[in-house]
Amino acid sequence: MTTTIAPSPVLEAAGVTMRFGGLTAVRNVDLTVNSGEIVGLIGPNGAGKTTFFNCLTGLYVPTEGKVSYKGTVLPPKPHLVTQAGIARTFQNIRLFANMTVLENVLVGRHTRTKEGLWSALLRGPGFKKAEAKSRERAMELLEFIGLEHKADHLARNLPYGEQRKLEIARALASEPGLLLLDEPTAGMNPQETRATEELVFAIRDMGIAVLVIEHDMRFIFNLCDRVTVLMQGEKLVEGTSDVVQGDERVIAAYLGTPFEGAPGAEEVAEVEAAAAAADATSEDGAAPAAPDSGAAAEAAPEPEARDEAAPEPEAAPEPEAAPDTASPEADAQGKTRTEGDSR
Ligand SMILES: Nc1ncnc2c1ncn2[C@@H]1O[C@H](COP(=O)(O)OP(=O)(O)OP(=O)(O)O)[C@@H](O)[C@H]1O
Repeated sequence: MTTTIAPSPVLEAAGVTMRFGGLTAVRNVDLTVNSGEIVGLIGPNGAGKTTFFNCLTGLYVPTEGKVSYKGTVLPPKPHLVTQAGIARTFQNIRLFANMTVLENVLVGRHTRTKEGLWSALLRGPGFKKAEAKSRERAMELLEFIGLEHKADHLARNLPYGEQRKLEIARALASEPGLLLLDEPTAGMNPQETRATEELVFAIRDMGIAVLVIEHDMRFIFNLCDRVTVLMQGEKLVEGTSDVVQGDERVIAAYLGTPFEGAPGAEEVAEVEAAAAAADATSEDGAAPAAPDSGAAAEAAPEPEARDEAAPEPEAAPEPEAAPDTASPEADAQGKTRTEGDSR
């Protein structure tokens, strides 16, 4: 069920600048997310996306600019930002590995429980009632992400894709009006990525606006109502997926080739042609010709190690399901995959 409320700004970032010494990581960035919207934030490695997220969530105090949530300027303090209604997930999974799945979600509820220390220590009726309500809501969220049957499992024993989902459930437990997702599909196989896409649509349909950073262009352009592109800390372009995909500056500076051209297809075709040639040669009894090593390396990167709890990929990714193999961001997927350990 899509929300019927007329769109209004949920998040307004105005003139956000973040300097680290002499380096300006984010420069004068404006960004608005309206209710009912899914907005994408893309850009090459080091463009300033995560720094910008950190400014929105109070982890960093922006050097300049202000961030408002539903018309109120936010103090740059993470717990106050969460309390106001913004929740986030991180690029690297940050679950409590030795806590159960349910406990991880319950942790996310603490900003919404009013019971104080004494009430908790004495375990009075008020505390027990609040605790029961929290557990009920946490179980609802686990059901929503399809992990209710694993409520008692330790988080560290979940497969990688489920750990990422659990992070989202924990963020939702704070009952946000805006969810910030930092590379939610990093390290996922194509099936997990598609499931995440459905999950984000379902979250939007619950009335929660979403701002998402992702390197997977197919995911972003399928999902987002609007996309903002950062380059070297500055906003390069903003618009609908169609507008951004077709923007010459984005194509030149970031995508390299038009998205419709299925980035990576050329390299895949080259490898397939080389393999066919090698087959034909070996059928003739000659030694197989070595495929062009550059193209082969690009089209079929060595899979990097996943986190221990991660399952083996069910199937090799289909070439068309991995659109950014030819993009400069392919490395980022591999990089975050190895960073998937629960901490
Ligand atoms: N705490 C920090 N101190 C100093 N420099 C930083 C800090 N955090 C980020 N930077 C620098 O700011 C720039 C932007 O980094 P940021 O991580 O925000 O980029 P990004 O777009 O999120 O990149 P990626 O896609 O690789 O995650 C980079 O040059 C980075 O080295």
